[in-house]
Order: sequence, then structure tokens, then C-alpha cells
Amino acid sequence: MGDFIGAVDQGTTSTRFIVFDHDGRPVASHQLEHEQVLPRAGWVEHNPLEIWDRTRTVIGSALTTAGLATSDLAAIGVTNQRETAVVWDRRTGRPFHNAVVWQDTRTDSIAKALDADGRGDVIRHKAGLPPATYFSAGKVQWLLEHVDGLRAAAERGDALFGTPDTWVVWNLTGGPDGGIHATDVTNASRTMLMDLTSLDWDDELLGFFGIPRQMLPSIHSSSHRTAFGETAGGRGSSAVPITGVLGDQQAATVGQVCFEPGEAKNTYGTGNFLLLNTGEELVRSRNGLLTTVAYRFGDAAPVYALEGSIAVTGSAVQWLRDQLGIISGASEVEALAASVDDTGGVYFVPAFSGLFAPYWRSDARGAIVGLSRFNTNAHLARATLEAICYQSRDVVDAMAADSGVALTTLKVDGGITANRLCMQLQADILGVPVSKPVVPETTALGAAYAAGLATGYWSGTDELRANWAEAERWQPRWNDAQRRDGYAGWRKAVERTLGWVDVE
Ligand SMILES: Nc1ncnc2c1ncn2[C@@H]1O[C@H](COP(=O)(O)OP(=O)(O)O)[C@@H](O)[C@H]1O
Ligand SMILES: O=P(O)(O)OC[C@H](O)CO
Repeated sequence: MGDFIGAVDQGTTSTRFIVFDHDGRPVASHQLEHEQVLPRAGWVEHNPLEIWDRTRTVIGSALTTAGLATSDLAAIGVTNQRETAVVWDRRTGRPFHNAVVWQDTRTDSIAKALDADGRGDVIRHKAGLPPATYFSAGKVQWLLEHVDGLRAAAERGDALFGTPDTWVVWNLTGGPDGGIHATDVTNASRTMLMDLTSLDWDDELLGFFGIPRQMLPSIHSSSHRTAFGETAGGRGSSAVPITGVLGDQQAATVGQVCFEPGEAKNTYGTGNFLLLNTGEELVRSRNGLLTTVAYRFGDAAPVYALEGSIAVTGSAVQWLRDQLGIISGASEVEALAASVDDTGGVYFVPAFSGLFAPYWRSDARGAIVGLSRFNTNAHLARATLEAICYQSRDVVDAMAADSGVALTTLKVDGGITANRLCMQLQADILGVPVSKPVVPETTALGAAYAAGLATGYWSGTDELRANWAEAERWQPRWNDAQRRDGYAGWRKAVERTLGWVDVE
């Protein structure tokens, strides 16, 4: 058996491959960005062939740079941006269209119609999700309706659908030459097509969107010895079993070892995703959160989570960089924001894709409010960091209301946690300490853990828990009045963004 476990993390902005040792420490990694295709306002696409190319490249370069070979890997895990819909031809491997990304809002009217005729409540009950542009099913319906020849190909069984895990696994296992068409319960739970209790595709839900069942991958546990096959190998590389597959936010939950009910983590990337482990109990939210599968290891019972998904956090920082040009790299936002003591009364609500949890308002659009002539770029930069933290506060409050348990510490990870000012603001705005682990790559680590558990590389969750260690902790510094007044201003700002666009 190889000495290491590899993990592909196919994210919204980039694809990484990280190799971990038995202590859960990274020993090799490589990361490459891919293009964000923005054809119209509200549309976000990725080129699936570019994603597959990046995946192959990062695996090869991470191994080569560290002097490792595929034979050094005991197994590979795959984790991914969730919900994003890829549809391709099983005979050629050619995508029928660019991938329609989770942030894309072109399915506004499809989502809205679901609540007009009662289908929305069935989806809420069976899939645990509110009707929204975010999830895959509406995206597949849109593709079936807009891409010439796709419906006929789907009915013939020639068109395959998958979230990026499925696309990557199919290609890794041989593509048109016998590639395995599979997904796991966590990814399937984000499509609006899987019943959370049967853990199978549901015919009534498929019927709501007119999706032929033969397009869909088979659903398996997140950690499985055989279901996802092995890499095709060839050209000097040996075949490696793929034994872990799970959505990136669920993977981070595993990487942060949130294995007990009541344990939660918040990942700060393109968006923010806070997941609370609710154990084997399926908890339905009354406060705008999602019910989702956290993970399922082998034949054990599935573990569920409540999730607060926030669409725009790190991508608001990218917007300051790419669209406004007030910083030239994401890391510069910290110094700019730190050059002022506060936001000078400014609030920025980055509702670029409407608002996700806990509001679920696709008619919201972004706003900067409270401006006076006094304000500068620095205030806007600081308001952007505060917006990341206020949106997380919205979700933490909803979780406390749903679970009756108030958070005592928030475990964090993801790219933005490199920003110490932002993490301090998060502790201030929540009023609880914020804790970051030694290995910040928790998403890839979680996929590696799922893969390694399946093969016996790790013996069980106790062994994984022992690998977790805190690197840094931020204590709240604001007083209660600051926290209360600051949050009241945020809620007022959010109100201003609602109902901004008409959804037909
Ligand atoms: N120092 C920083 N301060 C604030 N935001 C940052 C910083 N560094 C990276 N980011 C943001 O974090 C995001 C990247 O984080 P990452 O965890 O790699 O995201 P993803 O997995 O969604 O691709 C980008 O949106 C970027 O703008
Ligand atoms: O790729 P990330 O880290 O932005 O995560 C995206 C989420 O999976 C979307 O639900």
C-alpha cells in the first residue's frame, strides 16, 4: 500500500491536488485557477474541459515536484464545488455546454415557478432544500430546454449529467473508455432530485424538472472501497483506487473533524458555508437553512447537517480587485481595510446572486449604503470584510434558532482565513471566539480522510480527531452595544436590497 493519500479539490475558482501523510499533514500540492465565464449579468459558467485539463495537470505536477509517483498513493479522494451542472456525451466525452455554476441565476423563473404551484413544498420536504437558482435540477432543466439535441440524446441515454465530482471521476477512470458515472450522497443531496431519507433519486422530483433518470449517476457512500473505481493509469503511472467522494463543504466538515452532533465549521472561500452536524437525525429548518447529508462512511448510517450557504464572500473581494481595481490582489484588502478604524458608516451587501441563507431572495441585488463624501476605498474594503462576517452572523443566529444551541466557538477554514483582520471582525461581530486549525486545507483533507477510511489507511474517526490542532484563535473585542448597533445597521442595509429586481 502507498504511504500517502491524494485529494483532488475541484473548487469554484481553482483546482488543487494535495498529498497528505498519515498525520494529515500536506506533503505536496499544486493549484491552478480556471476561467470564470460571465456571458451575461447573473450568468456564471466554467469550461468542463479546462477543469479536467487542470485536474490532470495539478495531479502530475504536485507528484513530480515532491518526487512522488502514483504508486506512492494508497488512494485518492475527490471533493468539489457542489451543485454546478455538467452535461456531456458519454460516447465522446464532449460537454454539450459549459458547466452552469452554482452562483448562476439564469434559472430565476424556473425556481420561482416551483413555489407558485406547490412543487416547492414537496422539494423542501423530500430534498431539504428551498426552491432556488442555487441547486442543480433547474440548471439541468434549462440545459435540456436550450441546448439543441440534448433532450433527444438524454432520452437515448447518450447524455450524462454530473456535478464536478462525477465529471472528474468519470474522466479519471477512463472517460469514454469505461469511465465510472457515479456520485456520493452529499453531492446528490444538493441537486433537488434526491430524497434525503431513501438516499435515492426520486421519480416525482425528476418529473418536476423533466429530467430523464438515465442521465443521472449512481449514488454511493462518501467513503467506499469500490464504487468509484480506480484511475485509468497508463504511460508509466499505476492505477490508484478512488475511495472518497464528497462535496467540498461536507469535506471541510470532515477535515475539521466535526463528527459529533452540535459541532460546526465555517468555510470562507468564494462563498461561505457553515455546517452544523445534527447526527443521524434529519433536522428540518424553520429559519432558512438547508438540510443536507454531511457524510456517509461505508455502510454506516448517514450523518446529516444543517447548512447556511452564503453566495458571495471571497468573490466580493475579487470584485474589489477585478471590477473596481481598488486592490491588485485579494491579500491587499487587509491592509487597505486596516488603514481606517471603522467603515465610516458604510455597509456593503454583496447580493450579486440574490441572497442565499437565511433569506433566499433571488430578487435582491447588491447595494452600498450609508455613503457620505467622507468615505474612501478603505471604508469600502472594511465594509466588504464586515459583510463577510455579518452574513455569517445571520446564519449563526438562524442555526441557534433551529437547534436551540448557541455556538461557543466557531471553527474556521478557507482562503479568507489568511486575513487576520477579517477573523478578528468575525469574533467581534459574533461575540464568540474564532478558531483556525494548523492544516487550513480542510476541504482536501476531508476528501483524503474519506478515501483513507475506506481502505483502512486510517482506522476510524478517533484517529482523525487526534490529527486536529489549533493554530490561531481570535477573541471578541467589541462591547455589547457595538455588536448590537453594528448588526442592527446590517439588517437595515439588507432590507434595502430586497425586491430590487422583478423575477418573471
Ligand atoms: N487575504 C485575503 N483576504 C480576503 N479574501 C481573500 C484573501 N485571500 C483570498 N481571499 C478570497 O478567498 C477566495 C479564495 O479562497 P478559497 O478557499 O481558495 O476559495 P474556493 O475554494 O472557493 O475556490 C477568493 O474569493 C479570494 O478573493
Ligand atoms: O468551491 P467553493 O469552495 O467556492 O464551494 C462552493 C460550494 O460547494 C457551493 O455550494
